[in-house]
Amino acid sequence: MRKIAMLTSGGDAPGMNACIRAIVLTSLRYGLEVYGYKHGYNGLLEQEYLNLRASNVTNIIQRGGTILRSARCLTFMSDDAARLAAKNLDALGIEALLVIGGDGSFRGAHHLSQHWQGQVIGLPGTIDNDIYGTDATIGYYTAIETALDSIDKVRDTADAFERIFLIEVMGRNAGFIGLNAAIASGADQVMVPELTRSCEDELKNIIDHIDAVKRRRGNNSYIVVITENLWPQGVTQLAQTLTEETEIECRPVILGHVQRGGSPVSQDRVLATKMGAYAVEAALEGKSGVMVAEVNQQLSCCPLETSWQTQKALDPYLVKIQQDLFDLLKRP
Ligand SMILES: Nc1ncnc2c1ncn2[C@@H]1O[C@H](COP(=O)(O)OP(=O)(O)OP(=O)(O)O)[C@@H](O)[C@H]1O
Ligand SMILES: O=P(O)(O)OC[C@H]1O[C@](O)(CO)[C@@H](O)[C@@H]1O
Repeated sequence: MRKIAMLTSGGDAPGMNACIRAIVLTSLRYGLEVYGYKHGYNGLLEQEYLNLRASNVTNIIQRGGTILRSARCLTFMSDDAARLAAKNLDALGIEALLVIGGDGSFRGAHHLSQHWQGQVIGLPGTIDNDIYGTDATIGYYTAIETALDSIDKVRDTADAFERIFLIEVMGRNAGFIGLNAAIASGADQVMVPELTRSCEDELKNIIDHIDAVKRRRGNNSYIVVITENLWPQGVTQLAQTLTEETEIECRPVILGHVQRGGSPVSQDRVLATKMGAYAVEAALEGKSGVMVAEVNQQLSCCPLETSWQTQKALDPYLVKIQQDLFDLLKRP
């Protein structure tokens, strides 16, 4: 192998730059030429790439975002687009493409592999952590820290006014950030898709819980962490309903894209560095159609399809203790 390339796709995640750096430095160590396509799959279609050298990745390990930029490229879904990408990759002489992104980006890599003879390898990079087969994804730990920092701050004003706060975190349709940020912040309630069967039941549960907690400790702040896309009418409407039902002022806070930014925490930098180096070595061994994963601190490769065919479960013990803690809060 002489030439290897990479791209970052889907939502950016803190640690993507650390991963790019590891891929570049490992590739150079093995004597490979290394390229970075820009703007996700758009770069493959438009031949927008950089020949990366060590100087391109100096001083980026601590930076959020991605120096290659990211994008959602809807046109890449078509066979024509994948054929064009294959033609462009061949024209540049690329033998392996490393895709850093979420499960959607891996579907894109799989789609490309139906039309391209080169090797494709995925590296899980998304704050949502919704990728089956790996304990954590690059960016996830930083997103929890960022959410936690905000929730702690909201708690101060919530305490001062004895208000209910509904804090919406990201996760698309997965509750990893929600549950972990709720546990770490000592939130009073958490609403995540995996544990919510019916919104009506959930609303009743929260109101009962707020009443029980109020009887036990009097007026106090009450923090609910909720995953985005969960409440059909949105958190602003839910906050209004809670204000009416409990007669306690409830305010919504949507943390939003702030969770995607910031300097990666050490766990994300280390994970990204390990995965980046491992992906290059996997490519040199001829692997293709796989995702790099880390389970119990052991790196390995699993089929790309694994990442989207099975739903990743929340840690059941974390779910249990969160529920036990809620029940304890209600007791006299
Ligand atoms: N079925 C598919 N076929 C071809 N390309 C796809 C497919 N699904 C997704 N992609 C490509 O991958 C890109 C990123 O996918 P998506 O928007 O789902 O984000 P993601 O990689 O899952 O990351 P995140 O969930 O963190 O935002 C899409 O914009 C598209 O370019
Ligand atoms: O930047 P966009 O396209 O609004 O994406 C938001 C989505 O991306 C994610 O942050 C993942 O990166 C999801 O949690 C969220 O739903």
